Parts: sequence; C-alpha cells; structure tokens
Amino acid sequence: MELVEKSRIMDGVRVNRALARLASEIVEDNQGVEDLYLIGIRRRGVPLAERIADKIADLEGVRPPVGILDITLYRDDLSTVGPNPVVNRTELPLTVEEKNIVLIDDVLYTGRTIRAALDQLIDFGRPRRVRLAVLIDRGKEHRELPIQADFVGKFVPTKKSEIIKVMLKEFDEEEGVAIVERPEARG
Ligand SMILES: O=P(O)(O)OC[C@H]1O[C@H](OP(=O)(O)OP(=O)(O)O)[C@H](O)[C@@H]1O
Ligand SMILES: O=c1cc[nH]c(=O)[nH]1
Repeated sequence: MELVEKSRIMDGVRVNRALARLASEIVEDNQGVEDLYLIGIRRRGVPLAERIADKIADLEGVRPPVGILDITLYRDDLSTVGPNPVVNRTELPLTVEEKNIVLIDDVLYTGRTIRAALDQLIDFGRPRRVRLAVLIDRGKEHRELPIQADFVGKFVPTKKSEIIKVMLKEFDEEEGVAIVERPEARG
C-alpha cells in the first residue's frame, strides 16, 4: 500500500525535546527513580524507552532499568496475522513485582496494543502500578478500549484515514514524525 506524506509534524530536534520532557515528567510523577522500571513495546517503543532512561540518568544520576515486551502473541487479532507470526524476544531483566512500571510506545491509537502489553505484563507478576508514556497520542475518539496515556510527547488529533509514521534512527533513515494518508482516502 502506497502511503503519501501529508505533513511533517516533528523533526529529530522536537522528538528529542519531547523525550526530555517525558523523562522529567516521569521522574516527577515517581518522585525520583526508586522502583522505576521502563518497559518499551517492540518495536519503536524500545529505543524510546532507552532514550528516556538516558535522559533520566542525566537528570537523576541513576539510570532506571529498561525491559522489552513483544506483544505479538497477546494481540487480539492474532488469528488473522498468519500461521507463523514473527515473535521477537520479551526481555525483562528484573522482576516486575512491586515496581513502578512505565510502559513506553511510539503511538497510542485504538489502545489494543497497550491492552495486550498489560495482559503480558501481568503474566510476569504484580507491579505496584503501571503508567503509560507515548510519543504520539492520536486522540481519545479513536480509542476502542478504556486506555489513556499518563505522559504524552505530542497530542495529534487525526482522522481515521491518516496514519502516524514515527521514524527513529534505530530503524529508519531519518528521525521525525509525519502524518501520512492512504492515497485512496484522499479527496
Ligand atoms: O493503539 P493501537 O491501535 O494498538 O496502535 C498503536 C500501535 O500501532 C503501532 O504498532 P504496529 O502494530 O503498527 O507495529 P510496529 O510496532 O511494527 O509499528 C505502534 O507502534 C503502536 O504499538
Ligand atoms: O497511526 C498509527 C496508528 C497505529 N500505529 C501507528 O504506528 N500509527
């Protein structure tokens, strides 16, 4: 499917600034770094979690641990994904028990990815609490589940015909965030 870029809403500098603000908000909410545990959702949530952890280390002198969730097997549309879904590793370097978890992802849209992440997380134990940080929140009207973000890099009201494309140097040739549109949706 060919996607047409409509507008560039963040460049690399803005992404970096938004992540710096998210790091500071997370530390403020947690009142420091004690028991803080950042967990990135594959794929793009992972480098975002690593970058936020680096920024928290700059602020507080202590880098919170970073874990990784691959929610593939917890998707509610798994039966339509195909016979051999690609599953990358979930890596949780320490227990989630009694931790203040912050789930981190690039985009919040319907909320179904976060529902899957919560289900998977709870299979590993009982965190003290779980917060959600996203780089882009596409708006509550798209939500299909009662899930909201606690920390938002940028709120971007969007139409259903649009897609938010987050580009990070770990996966893409450039850094930034764009609104793209399916050609058939134009007009
Ligand atoms: O709120 P939702 O409707 O669940 O949408 C948000 C999710 O969609 C994207 O992942 P996608 O499944 O497109 O895969 P990707 O991580 O490879 O981009 C994005 O990275 C979020 O994880
Ligand atoms: O617009 C969207 C919706 C879900 N996931 C994305 O990466 N972008």
